[in-house]
Amino acid sequence: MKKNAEYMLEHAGLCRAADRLEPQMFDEYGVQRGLRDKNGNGVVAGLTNISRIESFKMEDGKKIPCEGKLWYRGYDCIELVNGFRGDHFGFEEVAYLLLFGKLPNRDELKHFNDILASSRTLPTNFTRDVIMKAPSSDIMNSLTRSVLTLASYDKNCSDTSIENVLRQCLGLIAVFPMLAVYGYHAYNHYSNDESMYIHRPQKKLSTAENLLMMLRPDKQYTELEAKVLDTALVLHMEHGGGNNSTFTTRVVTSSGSDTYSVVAAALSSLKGPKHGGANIKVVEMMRDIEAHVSDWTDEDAVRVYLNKILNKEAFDGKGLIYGMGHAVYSLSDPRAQVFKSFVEKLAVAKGRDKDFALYSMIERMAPEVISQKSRIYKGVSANVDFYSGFVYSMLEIPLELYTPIFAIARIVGWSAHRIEELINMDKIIRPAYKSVMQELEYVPLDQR
Ligand SMILES: CC(=O)SCCNC(=O)CCNC(=O)[C@H](O)C(C)(C)COP(=O)(O)OP(=O)(O)OC[C@H]1O[C@@H](n2cnc3c(N)ncnc32)[C@H](O)[C@@H]1OP(=O)(O)O
Ligand SMILES: O=C([O-])CC(=O)C(=O)O
Repeated sequence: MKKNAEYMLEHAGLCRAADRLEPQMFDEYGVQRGLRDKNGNGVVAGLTNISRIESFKMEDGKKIPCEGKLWYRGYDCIELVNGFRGDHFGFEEVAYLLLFGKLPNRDELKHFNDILASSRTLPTNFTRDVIMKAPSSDIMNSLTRSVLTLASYDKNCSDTSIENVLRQCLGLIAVFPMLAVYGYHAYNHYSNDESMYIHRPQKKLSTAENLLMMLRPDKQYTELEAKVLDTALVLHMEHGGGNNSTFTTRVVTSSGSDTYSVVAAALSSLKGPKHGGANIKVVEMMRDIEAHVSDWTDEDAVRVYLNKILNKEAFDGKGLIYGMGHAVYSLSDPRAQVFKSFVEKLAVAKGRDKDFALYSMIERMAPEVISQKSRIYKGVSANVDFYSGFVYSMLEIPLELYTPIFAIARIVGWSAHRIEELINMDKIIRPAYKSVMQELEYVPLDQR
């Protein structure tokens, strides 16, 4: 083992030497790192009718950073959330909107709910044979494995007709909460020595209610908890074609691959800590700050610690303040604003006001600390992942399920983008890499 470790250490050095590209070469060859130009704008890779993000406004011919806005199929996502709040659950209505491009009437919504309810079943023994095998705290990996295994139960797996892809997408949207929650219970049982519960979903319940019901040993939840989770799901459902997991969906779809493989690839992208995996990292980072700063109200002490995080001297050594910053948003992410609007009340009700005060302080302070270290083109603000984990913790949802909850919502956006790609593109996505390689002559093995 030690020999192996030494080998890896030495050969990682070889990788670093062989793969090093001087930073100025990107400028020299006009290559846009991260497919973003010098001002942070993404390279345009496609057209979409599914959603729109606004983070800048034109004023006197100049691009000015503005408060963020997000539309789903023409509707402001804040108006959507306000529209169903108090009346009915929104996840299913917005899923219909994103997939079919229009808001459903009552009959259409009922029919759609019935289709989802009847699709909430897994193949015989799937839970025992797949989900309970080799359980891990990484529920995103467990989900991905389940999705890929479901492919072998689908006789029409590779058919990319829209009718078939729609059937597959609705099936996955319906079973994602079961795959995630059962995956968690299996892990909690085998790794944490806890009891295991496999509660079946109930036909009359919404996605948010089913999720909480299946998660809790006693199946109990309050209306408020289900509504908060439902709002969180709606806010995570869609975010344009360029976010890392949706672009992955587009790229893999463009090669002609099947729905299960595409969704597995999207899940693998989403779990990254710079993307959806940030919601777990935020909570871990906050715990780390709380453990290392004795007085959480001392702004100077918190600032010193944030600087240590940025300098890779604290927390996970990556130099990131999780939950802050965004590739597109400038002054604000509207989803974070919605979360913030109810997080304070929830925190007071749950006796977590001290934690809330620390979150607010970091939200205020982090942009300033980050801008002292990096060149900021457009502003840094709290993103959707900043408060979501805090909200889930107040709903007593375990940390391991935070990113899977993101996936339970985002699979709707992935589905809409897969369908849009299939209908319109029919061209494999294939960007270019400028090669800076030098040609060499082969040297026979015993002459090296
Ligand atoms: C659902 C979502 O995916 S939302 C995003 C969730 N991710 C996080 O919360 C992780 C923390 N945030 C980040 O890593 C980044 O803000 C990202 C990945 C989201 C966006 O990164 P970019 O597109 O590079 O953002 P932007 O161009 O505004 O960044 C400007 C500079 O500030 C730095 N920066 C931005 N946010 C942060 C941050 N939270 N912590 C430290 N540095 C940051 C960037 O690394 C970049 O520095 P560089 O030019 O030396 O590479
Ligand atoms: O758009 C992005 O790059 C990331 C994001 O906020 C999301 O996917 O919700």
